[in-house]
Amino acid sequence: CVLRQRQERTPLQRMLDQLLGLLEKKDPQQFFAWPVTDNIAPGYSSIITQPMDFSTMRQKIEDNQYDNLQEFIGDFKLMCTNAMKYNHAETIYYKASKKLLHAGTKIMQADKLGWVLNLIP
Ligand SMILES: COc1ccc(OC)c(-c2cc(C(C)=O)n3cccnc23)c1
Repeated sequence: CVLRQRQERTPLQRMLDQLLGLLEKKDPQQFFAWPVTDNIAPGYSSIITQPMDFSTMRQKIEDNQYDNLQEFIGDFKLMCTNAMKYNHAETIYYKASKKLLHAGTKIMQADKLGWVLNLIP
């Protein structure tokens, strides 16, 4: 068998990994941990054209698909806005996504990112 060469992780990958861990902690019910399926959310795939969730974001980090922090933040916001589009305002999912978006934006604000950016040599 061909041993998969263990890819060296770039500083950006290590930084995004840290950020993802912080964001996932803001979703204790794990509503955003995995892709939303049509079985648990009727008609989801016809309403949400660009689904996103934390597991997909993690895979994209592993596959080095983020070229910068802005692309990562874009997927995080997409994940949250999808939930606000599909779910009505009074649902637990809408409320959880709004809370997650605020908490995540605060974590990723440039001024607060000093410590994370220091990880990049
Ligand atoms: C009730 O337990 C779970 C477990 C996993 C979920 O999504 C991965 C969800 C879930 C997550 C969502 C979202 C994020 O819109 N959702 C919408 C409607 C119905 N269920 C969900 C709920």
